[in-house]
Amino acid sequence: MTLSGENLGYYYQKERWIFKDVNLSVAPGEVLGLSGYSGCGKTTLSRILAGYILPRAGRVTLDQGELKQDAFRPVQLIYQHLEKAINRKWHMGEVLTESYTPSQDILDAFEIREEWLKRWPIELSGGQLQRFCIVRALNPNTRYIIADEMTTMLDAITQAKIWNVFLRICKSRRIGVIVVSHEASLLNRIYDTIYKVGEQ
Ligand SMILES: Nc1ncnc2c1ncn2[C@@H]1O[C@H](COP(=O)(O)OP(=O)(O)OP(=O)(O)O)[C@@H](O)[C@H]1O
Repeated sequence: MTLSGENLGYYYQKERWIFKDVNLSVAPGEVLGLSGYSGCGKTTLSRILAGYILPRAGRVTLDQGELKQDAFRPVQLIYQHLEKAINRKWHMGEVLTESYTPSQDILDAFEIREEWLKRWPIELSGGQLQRFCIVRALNPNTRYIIADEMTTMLDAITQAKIWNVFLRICKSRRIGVIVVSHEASLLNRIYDTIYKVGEQ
């Protein structure tokens, strides 16, 4: 079940292309790093690959078929902006179980404490909230996860801990991962393949 982008192109203002002719693919269990200068279009490309926006040119396929966006998204997007990712009117328990009920093992792996489930989002730190977003994305039906600056707001130790657990679970479930990060040290440590946006 390969996730592919074929000849992808996008512009926000008519005919002022941010990128063109992007061809990439990610296999199950593979980690693809997306790098490139600020503003080259990494976030835009991530949103296209996750099916949130349609490309102006080219297409995204999952196992050679159109990327379907039915009730559940097989390509999940985790990003840095927690305020957009989490409903502030829900308790964390509701946020966590929005699409499935995570096992105790996975909660323990990400060190999510029972007492946090009764709290409102505003009562948790950025790092604690991001753990919920990651677990939520690890739905049993998830095939790919796009992590767009997923741990940028965290300190180095927490960042390393979260990536270790996250990648271990993705590898064991053969979830393909696309990582966007401006931190070369993180990218270099984890990617199997790298795609440089704007340099092909
Ligand atoms: N909603 C929008 N409307 C108009 N232009 C936009 C919009 N979103 C992004 N852009 C522009 O598109 C280009 C690509 O933005 P994008 O956020 O995809 O880049 P990026 O590589 O992820 O950047 P960074 O590394 O700084 O986060 C930038 O020049 C940006 O200013």
